[in-house]
Amino acid sequence: MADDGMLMNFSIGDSVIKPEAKFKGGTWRDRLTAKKRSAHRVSEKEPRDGEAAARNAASKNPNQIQLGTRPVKRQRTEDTDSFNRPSAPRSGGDRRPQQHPRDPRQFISSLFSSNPEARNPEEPKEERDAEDAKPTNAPLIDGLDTFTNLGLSPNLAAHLLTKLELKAPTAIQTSSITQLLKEESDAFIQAETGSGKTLAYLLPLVQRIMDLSKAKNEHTDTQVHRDSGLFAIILAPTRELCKQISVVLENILRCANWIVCGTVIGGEKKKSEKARLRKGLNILVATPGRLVDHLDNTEALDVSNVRWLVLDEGDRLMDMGFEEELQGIVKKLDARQRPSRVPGVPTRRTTILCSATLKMNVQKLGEISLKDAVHIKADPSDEDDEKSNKEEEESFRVPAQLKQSYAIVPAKLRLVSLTAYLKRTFMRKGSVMKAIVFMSCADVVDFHFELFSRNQDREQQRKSDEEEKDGKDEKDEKDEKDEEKKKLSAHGTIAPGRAFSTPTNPVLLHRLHGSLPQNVRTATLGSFSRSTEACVMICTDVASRGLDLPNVDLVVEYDPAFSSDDHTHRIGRTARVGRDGRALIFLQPGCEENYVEILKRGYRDGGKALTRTDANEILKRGFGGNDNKKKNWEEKTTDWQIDVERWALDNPEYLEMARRAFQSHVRAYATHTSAERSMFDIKELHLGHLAKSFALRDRPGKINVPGLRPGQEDTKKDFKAARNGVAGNKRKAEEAPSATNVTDEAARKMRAKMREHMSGANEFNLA
Ligand SMILES: Nc1ncnc2c1ncn2[C@@H]1O[C@H](COP(=O)(O)OP(=O)(O)OP(=O)(O)O)[C@@H](O)[C@H]1O
Repeated sequence: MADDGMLMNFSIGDSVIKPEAKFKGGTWRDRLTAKKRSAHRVSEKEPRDGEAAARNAASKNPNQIQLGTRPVKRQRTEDTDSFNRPSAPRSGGDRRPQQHPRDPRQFISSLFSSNPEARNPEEPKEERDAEDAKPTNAPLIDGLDTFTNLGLSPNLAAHLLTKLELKAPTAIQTSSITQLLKEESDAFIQAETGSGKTLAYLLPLVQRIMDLSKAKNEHTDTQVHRDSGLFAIILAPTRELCKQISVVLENILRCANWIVCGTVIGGEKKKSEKARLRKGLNILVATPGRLVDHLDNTEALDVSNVRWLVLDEGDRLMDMGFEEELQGIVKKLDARQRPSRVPGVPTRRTTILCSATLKMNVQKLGEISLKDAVHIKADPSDEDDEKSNKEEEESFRVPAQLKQSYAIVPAKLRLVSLTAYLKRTFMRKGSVMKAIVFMSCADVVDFHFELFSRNQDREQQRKSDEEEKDGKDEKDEKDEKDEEKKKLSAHGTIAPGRAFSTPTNPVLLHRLHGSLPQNVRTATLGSFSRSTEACVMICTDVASRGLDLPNVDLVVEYDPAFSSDDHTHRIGRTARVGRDGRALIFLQPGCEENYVEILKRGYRDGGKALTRTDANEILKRGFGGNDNKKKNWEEKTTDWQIDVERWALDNPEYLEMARRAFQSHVRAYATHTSAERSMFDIKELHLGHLAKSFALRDRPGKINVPGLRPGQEDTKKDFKAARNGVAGNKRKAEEAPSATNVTDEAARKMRAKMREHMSGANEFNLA
């Protein structure tokens, strides 16, 4: 895996490739002079840079016919950089990285050479009009159903209309409200992302508890009050989701303020949660871990009256390893249930399981928690569809109006392509307001956040460098920068997205991942939600499920999700409740292309609405343009790439971040679910090319990827091979088995660690 063929893809020193001319005869002085002259002539004729050489070669050989000799490539170092830019600014004394740029271990490879071709040809497209796809998760405004004629009280329906501006139910709400008001059987609610599942279970639940209040007694206006007992528990996998559900619930209960709801989700002192439980609640929103804790240790938590149990985001609850907790909760609720003193309270408990996907783990959760459950779907006709039953169990649906595309992008071009895509996206003000970019793990998010928010204004940098030389204290400058950051975000999670901002359309960058403290995550999400400016959030899967972030127009999966379920949830952050939305996923040529089949499964029509693009297309659009006619898009792209590589080299802090991000990314790559690992085969991953997309010039072997690092002997061989320009092909075959074992072991450990991480004490700290 790791280094295979890498040397073929990197520019290699002249001395390696060009046979040295032999000068015979004369004195040694004559021979030396002749040799020098000859060398001088060659260097004059030759373009100063491998990129330019490659371009020249390409223009002379437009059909790319294989020539007998290898193209002239040179190992480029800082000093031979063809673009002749002034040396990058160095603030604060010698801030060069430990590894000197002239270190032979560093290579500058050409962006546009040796990239693998896409394996699967583009399928011919039928003429279709994606724009006409009717939203499948929108409120049914044209339909006959209103909240009132579904059985909700006029009071509640009026509240929804006037205070919450909800005019009509969505399809899943129509089905579930009807069912859950009428019958007491357990239910499994399955519907697309953004179809309003939260209200689909909250509205009938609140209505049922409101109905208990109809008969007034002599002591109070209403029969139900906070001391009447806990009637419903809603479980969700993360604090963010619990808070979101709780906000929606509080909004509904403003028309029935005698019904009291509360949360126990951790993140505050247990004492305060206990006090809340002691005061009395009628509806409780909780995370499973915290509820188990209170069931075991809080006497005041009386669950004898609980008649509704909701398991929201069922698949995530299982993915996060809550199976045992949920089993325990169900058993305790069964064991502690008693007849209620409140008239009208049902004798049996209704359990409702909610999920956008129906995978094996959700079915298992159903087995644990549901008895004779009714399957509630948005489109009831689906239930009779015998043919698709088997397939559907395995699959998922995406909102029909969501326009999805995939980009086949070779590893080396990933970073530039993402940048170009976002540049293009935010070129015009107002076309896209909010975009979410999903990445594999926290380190990758942090690195890209720094990279995209870095100050690209070289002139400004140069000036500040001069000022520094003039005696400006480095600390002052740092303070200024910090001050600017602080103004935007006290937590360092919000910064200007300079890489894709334009003077007329500044873009605000956010970052979010599970390693950030809870309060920072909440503040960052809040800022992104409220923002009325164009903004991008770079995040891990921590933001993929259930979060209802308003007006997200675009979702980019820069790193494909670790499971197709996650993919569904990620793209479900856009195209919500009938709104338009776009999603783009980056796939590398090779085995990753097979993922397109999974993308297609999300559509009823087999994925006709899917479109395909590639790196060149994206780069032309993002880096093209007419501002400088002398430079074509390839040159501009290369300029940008070299610029970020220099930025990383010049800043040890960022170089370290890039290396860490690279390492973590490779480790994370090995954790794709086993069913999908053939599409994300780490053995096919070209680490040398991948390093380029982290702005690294290091050879991958030197980046110390845990579990992937070659032994000392191998390292030496690599070095020798690199210096002598001998491609490591021979070793490739020998190396493969051991690398595979090491990789598998790394993958196993990583998965174990992630599981532990997810189900451990801090259930929210998803990487
Ligand atoms: N009938 C309705 N009319 C208009 N908006 C609605 C309606 N029902 C729900 N919404 C809004 O739709 C948004 C999405 O709802 P919700 O989060 O419940 O979707 P979901 O199906 O649970 O999505 P996910 O599967 O991603 O969790 C919310 O902002 C909610 O206020």
